Amino acid sequence: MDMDATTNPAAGLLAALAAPLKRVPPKVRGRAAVAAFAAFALLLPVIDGNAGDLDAAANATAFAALALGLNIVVGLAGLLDLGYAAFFAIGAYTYGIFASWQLEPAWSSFWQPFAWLGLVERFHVDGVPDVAHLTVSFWIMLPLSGLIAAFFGILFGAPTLRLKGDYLAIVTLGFGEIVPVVVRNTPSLTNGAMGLNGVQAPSLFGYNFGVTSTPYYYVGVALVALFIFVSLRLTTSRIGRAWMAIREDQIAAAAMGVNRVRLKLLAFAVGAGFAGMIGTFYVAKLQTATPDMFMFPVSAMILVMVVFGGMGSPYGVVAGALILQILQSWVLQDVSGWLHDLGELLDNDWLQTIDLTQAIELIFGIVLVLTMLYRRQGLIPARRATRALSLAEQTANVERGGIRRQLRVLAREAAETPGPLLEIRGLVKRYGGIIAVKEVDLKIAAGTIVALIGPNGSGKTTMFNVITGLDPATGGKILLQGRDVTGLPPHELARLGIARTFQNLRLFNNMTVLENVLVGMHSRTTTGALGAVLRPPSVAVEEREARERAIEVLSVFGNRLLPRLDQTVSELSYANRRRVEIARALASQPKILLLDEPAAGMNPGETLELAEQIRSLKDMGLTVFLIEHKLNVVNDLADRIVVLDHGEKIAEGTPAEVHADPQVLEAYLGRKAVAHA
Ligand SMILES: Nc1ncnc2c1ncn2[C@@H]1O[C@H](COP(=O)(O)OP(=O)(O)OP(=O)(O)O)[C@@H](O)[C@H]1O
Repeated sequence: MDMDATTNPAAGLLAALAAPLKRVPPKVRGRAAVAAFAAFALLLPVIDGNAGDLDAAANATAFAALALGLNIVVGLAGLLDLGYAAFFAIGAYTYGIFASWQLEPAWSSFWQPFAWLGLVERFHVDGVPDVAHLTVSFWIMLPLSGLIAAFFGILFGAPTLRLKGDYLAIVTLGFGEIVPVVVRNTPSLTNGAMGLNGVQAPSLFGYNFGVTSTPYYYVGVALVALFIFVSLRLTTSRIGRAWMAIREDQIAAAAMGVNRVRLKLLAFAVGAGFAGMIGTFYVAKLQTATPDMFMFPVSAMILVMVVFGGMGSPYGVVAGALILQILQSWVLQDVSGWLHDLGELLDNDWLQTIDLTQAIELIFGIVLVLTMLYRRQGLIPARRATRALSLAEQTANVERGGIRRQLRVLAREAAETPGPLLEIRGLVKRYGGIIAVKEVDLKIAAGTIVALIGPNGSGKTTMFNVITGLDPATGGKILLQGRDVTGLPPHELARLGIARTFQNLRLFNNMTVLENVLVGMHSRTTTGALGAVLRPPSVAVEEREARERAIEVLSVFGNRLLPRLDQTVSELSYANRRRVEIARALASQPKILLLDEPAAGMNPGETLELAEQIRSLKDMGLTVFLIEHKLNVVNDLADRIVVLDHGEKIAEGTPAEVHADPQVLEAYLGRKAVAHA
């Protein structure tokens, strides 16, 4: 850079101009950029009075708003939806049908109350019976179409809940194709392929929008601003974090208390709701709608806008949509014009026939390929690299007691309940012909550490999966404080107080340490989508308290994680990732914590430190069920050890008893080795 600046005067000037900017904190820079852009957007009709330009700008706002909606589904919740235009169509036809001459039922007294409300007009033509002409206001239909599209979002989303990746994409693609086909084939409602005619223009305080672009442009800008606001509020809330957790790892999200069904449907509903509103806006602007306007290329185009702009980044997708719209509406037209001029000059017929606007899909494809090759995170990535830590931060050591107190209270309650905290009776798990767990009985008393050991493939992880609801049991019962919890879904078990970590680390890698731990609190917090957007004081308090508790949980690991709150988990060392997983599980305030090989991949020093930390959890009264291959850790920590071999419990007792058991030695070392010993 410096070399450039010294050898190239232009680069030097640029660097000099940019230097003061660099001193401004990124947050302030971001806000200034947004304010400048908002001012530009508001003044555009004054700056550029050209009707064609304003019309294109109004269309661009529609696509930016659509991209914001799809961003909720694809960018935040990670649900690849290739049929998004279906909801755009539903919104468009909802308004179109209620505000055009499409439906003209015979007039009867049934319509009179609607006429008083101004939703219907009695229309009289000499010689024929009177008809009812629907004239529902745009301003009523705007939110209503959002709600209707959201309903369809849930309806179409429901069959896809068990699908992900390619399968989800194929099913959504199918829905995207079905909607225009249904529209085309129900002419009584939609006028079929001919399209709706005479959709009424909105009016506000007596001013009819008619066909001038400016009022539509401002409505579009307002909708984009509203959707950005809603997106930002959701992203930084309990709901947005749960969506991102589903995107990152569905299974871990469920084990942390996230109800996958409900949250996926919510994402489909919110995304569809945005599209429904924009459908209404778009059809009001065009005053017509045909099924061709909502075919697959539209869904693909919106998806390209989201990917190009930056999945999960509201400002990014708006930028992506606007740039691609500018490309489509202006740049390609201008370049085609220049090529025609050049063709005339050179007397070249071929150049004169080039129309780049016809090749828009090809150009969008090229944009997508280039984005994937050179800027996968998109123009404005959802998360930028985090700053380096200061020395003070690295050595910070916050000591707080909140979560520890809470865990102690839970532990005391658990200890006071008579009987074992967790009881397993005759547990069986079969995978086809393989019996991974065979008639295992087990009791874990509150406040103890019980270790589950056994050779590889003996069924330890399977037992954890069954206890935490990730895999259904084939037979047997699981009781938590005497209550039968067999067959409950993972999020419900997390709420009841069973938390776990995973053998192969299942963190939400593209989320920060703090966000990971906050997802752990999902079942202990209550904010819903509306609360997240409106953010009343109760939600702000819950969010603040959750953050404070997260910091308290992280303080269990001294200063290992506290200075790294805002680092994405993928940037952490392996040992720190293991710690985050334990912290995330602790954040759910469990009664029993299931740790699946927590010391795997840690060096001896780190293992020792972790063993100390697990012991401190026990000192707080927490019950721990532990799978671990490092036998020194097990001997050191466990009150009791349970040994599995080929899915069967072959021994149980104190560490000394278990180590003296010949069956255990045989399972670990083999029959011959035991005989020689
Ligand atoms: N989803 C599955 N489908 C089919 N078989 C499975 C499945 N999960 C586990 N198994 C089988 O169940 C048996 C027990 O596996 P499990 O992973 O529980 O063992 P483990 O004791 O945890 O082993 P390790 O110490 O290697 O983690 C193995 O034979 C394994 O192949």
